Amino acid sequence: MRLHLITVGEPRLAYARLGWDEYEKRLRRYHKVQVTRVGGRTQAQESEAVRRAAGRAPLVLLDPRGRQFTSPELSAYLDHQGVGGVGELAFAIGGPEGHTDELRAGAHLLWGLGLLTLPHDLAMVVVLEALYRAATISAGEPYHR
Ligand SMILES: C[S@@+](CC[C@H](N)C(=O)[O-])C[C@H]1O[C@@H](n2cnc3c(N)ncnc32)[C@H](O)[C@@H]1O
Repeated sequence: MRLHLITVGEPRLAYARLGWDEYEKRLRRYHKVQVTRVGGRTQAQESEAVRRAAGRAPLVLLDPRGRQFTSPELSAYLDHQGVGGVGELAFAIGGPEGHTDELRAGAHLLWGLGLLTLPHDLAMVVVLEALYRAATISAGEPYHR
């Protein structure tokens, strides 16, 4: 499956860069991964850049108010999208103000990692690890306990 990871900005802190690189490398064993960093001076510009980067791929927006998944549920969701769906998904992590209401209204899914607001850097690492964990579940491998 093709997973397009779109982030507003880059991981800035050292731990987040290390975490991103590690889980991106692991995730590439299971999926075709594309990474796009976008920017903008305003929330509206950031969301427009996310929309353009996603193109025609169904867009999953990371949003604290979104649907929460267990890891097996996330694995099943990705399997469904990969096998029964279009075979690609775009995931977008927003900037300091999050995504605009307009972008949220047009999204395929809002995905919440929990009710806490995470810093942008940490959210990036959690998303990648969650996608990697889901991939190992789908593959029947023992990483997930
Ligand atoms: C600092 S947060 C922005 C918070 C913003 N006030 C909002 O409500 O979206 C930066 C980005 O990290 C991601 N993020 C942070 N916490 C999250 C959570 N609990 N679930 C999903 N995504 C989260 C979102 O993509 C968000 O746009």
